[in-house]
Amino acid sequence: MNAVSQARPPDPARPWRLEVAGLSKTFGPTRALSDVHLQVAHGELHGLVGQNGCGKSTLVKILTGGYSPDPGASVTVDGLRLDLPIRPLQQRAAGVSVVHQNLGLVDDLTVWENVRLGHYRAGRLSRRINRRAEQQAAERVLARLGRPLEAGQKVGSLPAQDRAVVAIARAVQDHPPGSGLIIFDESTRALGRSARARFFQTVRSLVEEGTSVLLISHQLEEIVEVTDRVTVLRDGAVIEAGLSTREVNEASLTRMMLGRHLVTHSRRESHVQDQPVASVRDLVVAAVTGLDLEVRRGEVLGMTGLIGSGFVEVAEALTGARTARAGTLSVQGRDLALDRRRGSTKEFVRAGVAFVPERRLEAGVAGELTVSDNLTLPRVSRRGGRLRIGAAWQAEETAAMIAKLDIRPPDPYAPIHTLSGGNQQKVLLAKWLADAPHLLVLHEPTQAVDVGARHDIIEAIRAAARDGCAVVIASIDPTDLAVLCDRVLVFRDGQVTRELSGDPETDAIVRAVFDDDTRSQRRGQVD
Ligand SMILES: Nc1ncnc2c1ncn2[C@@H]1O[C@H](COP(=O)(O)OP(=O)(O)OP(=O)(O)O)[C@@H](O)[C@H]1O
Repeated sequence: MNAVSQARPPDPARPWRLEVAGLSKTFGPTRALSDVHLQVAHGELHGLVGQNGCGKSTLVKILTGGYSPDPGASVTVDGLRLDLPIRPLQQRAAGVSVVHQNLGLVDDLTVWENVRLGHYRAGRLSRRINRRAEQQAAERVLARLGRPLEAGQKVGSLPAQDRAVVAIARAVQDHPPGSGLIIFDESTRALGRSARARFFQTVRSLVEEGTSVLLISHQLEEIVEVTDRVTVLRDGAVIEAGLSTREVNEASLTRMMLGRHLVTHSRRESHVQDQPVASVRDLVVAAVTGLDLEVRRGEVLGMTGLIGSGFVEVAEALTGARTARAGTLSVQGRDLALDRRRGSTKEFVRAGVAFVPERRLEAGVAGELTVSDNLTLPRVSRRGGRLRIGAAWQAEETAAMIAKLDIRPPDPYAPIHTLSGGNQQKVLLAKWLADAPHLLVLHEPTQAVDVGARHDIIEAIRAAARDGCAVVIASIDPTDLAVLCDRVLVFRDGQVTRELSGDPETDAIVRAVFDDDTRSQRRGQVD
């Protein structure tokens, strides 16, 4: 049933900033959106939440002209009805902009080039771009945001909070202060806590001027904390329209999104056994020099720190995904050199090392293949070769994983590119979780997945540890680390500055990452 809001705009003199009515979208047999209504007020931060595959990205693509909706829809901005499908110029004139996942920045370009990308003005006669004028235009918008960054520096070298400012500057540059609508589509997912707090300070000041924001996020905590109202989608339909955020909490939002209560995680049990499964000696990679570490059977070891501190590179080097300058990994007594050339990751797979990278979609998805083929790929050669496609074991394994991670649609033969981003992530995680490796290394395992899937992934990782797998998790998410890890290594400038053991809690992990005093603390101290 659709909960269609009949509300009037809070200020009767001003129409809704964005009003979507009767919006549906069908892809072949899939009805991705069904009679969606959405109203965002002037100067409002409006959250949009829903399970993976509920239609959020499809809605954004319709609002930005990527898809045409089914007939019968209307989209109005500040009382002006837009033609459908929306054309880019019309979208820009209406003041609608979007910041995509991971901020959509190009690391090799400068701050001003990123801000102005797609907005360059060529001279009328010369057809040349006036670089100085472009740089000044970027500087003006950064100054307006109260964050005058050095416009000539490369975006790749910026800390996370400044990258977020560049993305916001790009989105607001066409809006006179107090106007327009910015859609943030999972934009904050790669930001750590403090960068995220700065990001929302900037967003809030824009909203106070009158700009409107539609915030799409799987982080329900941030939806509850920062938004004014929230709309909930389930299976393509609006379940709750424009609820005041004061009336909700994470648990009630979860129930609305999933249509069920989520059982909270049981207390973590440790399954650490005595035998080391993997040990690393003298690892030299990125800023890390001469690192030794050991992961035991059944142990879940977390690695965290600020971006650039080295923990990600260590996780990648452990799996052969990144070439280290030196180092040896020993897995169940088998030695692997970590300073090899790239491209020989097969040897790591044969030794029982599995890696689930952060950029799973770029790194691991075979778009034209089905869900079942993608999911069972690592085991096909071991279990009988490609000719045995469709074998019973594949059907069984796929069905079990679809049920375990609630992959939607639950169709083993759907080409994987037709699944939503979050559901593709689930398939790629399932592919390695089903492989029972000796050493399983995961980078940001719950990124981009909904609250229900996060729960299932955490349970699946715990089950792997219970079965004796040694697990390494590289993450900037202290909550995930606290829920999962027996031990957490905190990196700073290439050094392990803290080792938290026992039952490391979220706050202790946050303090260890951000507390500058840790510089002086020696490795081996337990919080
Ligand atoms: N190009 C397409 N062809 C076929 N089906 C599609 C296509 N794009 C999306 N779908 C289907 O439409 C539904 C909505 O997908 P959408 O990507 O909008 O979900 P989402 O809410 O953004 O999910 P996520 O949180 O995982 O990104 C899903 O069932 C998906 O499989």
